[in-house]
Amino acid sequence: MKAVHFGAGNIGRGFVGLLLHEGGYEVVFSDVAAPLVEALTAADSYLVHEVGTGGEDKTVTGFRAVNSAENASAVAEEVATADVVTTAVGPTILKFIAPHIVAGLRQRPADAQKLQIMACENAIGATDTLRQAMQELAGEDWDELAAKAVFANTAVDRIVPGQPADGGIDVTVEPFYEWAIEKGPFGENLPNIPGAHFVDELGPYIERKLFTVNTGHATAAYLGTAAGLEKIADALADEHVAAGVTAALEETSALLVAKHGFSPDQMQSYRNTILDRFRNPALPDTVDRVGRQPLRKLSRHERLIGPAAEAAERGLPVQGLLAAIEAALAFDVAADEQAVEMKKLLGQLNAEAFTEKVTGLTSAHPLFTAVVQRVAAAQR
Ligand SMILES: NC(=O)c1ccc[n+]([C@@H]2O[C@H](COP(=O)([O-])OP(=O)(O)OC[C@H]3O[C@@H](n4cnc5c(N)ncnc54)[C@H](O)[C@@H]3O)[C@@H](O)[C@H]2O)c1
Ligand SMILES: O=P(O)(O)OC[C@@H](O)[C@@H](O)[C@H](O)[C@H](O)CO
Repeated sequence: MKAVHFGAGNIGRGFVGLLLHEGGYEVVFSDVAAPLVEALTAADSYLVHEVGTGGEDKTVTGFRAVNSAENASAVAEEVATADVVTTAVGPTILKFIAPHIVAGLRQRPADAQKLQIMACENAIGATDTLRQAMQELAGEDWDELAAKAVFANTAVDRIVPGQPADGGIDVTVEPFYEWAIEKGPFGENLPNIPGAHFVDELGPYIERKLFTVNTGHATAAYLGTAAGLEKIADALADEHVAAGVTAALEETSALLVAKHGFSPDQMQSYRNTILDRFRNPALPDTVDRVGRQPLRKLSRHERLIGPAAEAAERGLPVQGLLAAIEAALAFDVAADEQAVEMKKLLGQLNAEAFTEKVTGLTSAHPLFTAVVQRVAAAQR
């Protein structure tokens, strides 16, 4: 069994690659970072080092690596003969992965087992986004290509911090993980990933994950940055930041209870586990990584505006989420291209225009005015 995995970064090596390896797949990593591809090619194994309570070291073997920027034809050949394709590149990069999978499907015999495609990104419907990009690219032969593949959305959860520049290909991760995959598209032929669980309906899982783990994480990062803190664990130790995270998460939990029928007790226990994960002192995670790409994080269906908009539509409280949004608007990190772009837009656009452009909210939406006020405050 062979899996082609696009994106050999933190979560690619520290989670998806590991679980595919444990499921018995040979993993072919595909990445555009030449030194990373070379290091993976030169190695027989790497270590996933789980830090914190219950953590173990796991060894990954049986992998290869291909540079998709330099050798697109080799990537297409690997895809043509793979059982599974996964991605962990970031939601905005999926459009650059689409050509490789389309080229691979074109070479794949029509009677081969269907290629099982799963995007493992922090976004709702990431596999649908990838599929859409593939369809737009394929044009007329799309139906023929689509018949050779199955597409399943997934929700992945494991905190994998940025790794030290001189750290090689080993990865430090937290012990916790969860990988939920929608079951329906596969029929009887589920991928062999013992560490994943297959669910009938992914919607509640991905929203609970994105609107709790990632909303809480982003809130900690933005309030932590405002407090001058660098590490996520230190941000959680700050009384004001911790209170802000609790406030935002109580609001998203109320929404998830109302929308998906989780019980308040279930959500309380889910939140407690997550806060313990954020506090893991052995995990060297930073506010800069967790707050990265603030324009993506402030977009319409993402972890801040997404739940706040739905809560406002239902008349539920949103003050904690608005405080997180206000802190996100002040995320001023020179090395982060989107933070630089956000600062530029805050200087160029009036508060209404900025809100429409960045958050996708329109003036008729019940959250619009409150967000405009936060934007105006950030512009002062
Ligand atoms: N790190 C985490 O804790 C975590 C957890 C769950 C989900 N995720 C999600 O996983 C995705 C990746 O996050 P990450 O933290 O591993 O980031 P990362 O930057 O460590 O890894 C991304 C990798 O993708 C590669 N890449 C970029 N463009 C590419 C292309 N065109 N083709 C192939 N490879 C390409 C980069 O070189 C890099 O190695 C994101 O969507 C993120 O939200 C991350
Ligand atoms: O990867 P992003 O930028 O969408 O979000 C940053 C972190 O919140 C995220 O990577 C978490 O560590 C991860 O989602 C935990 O499962």
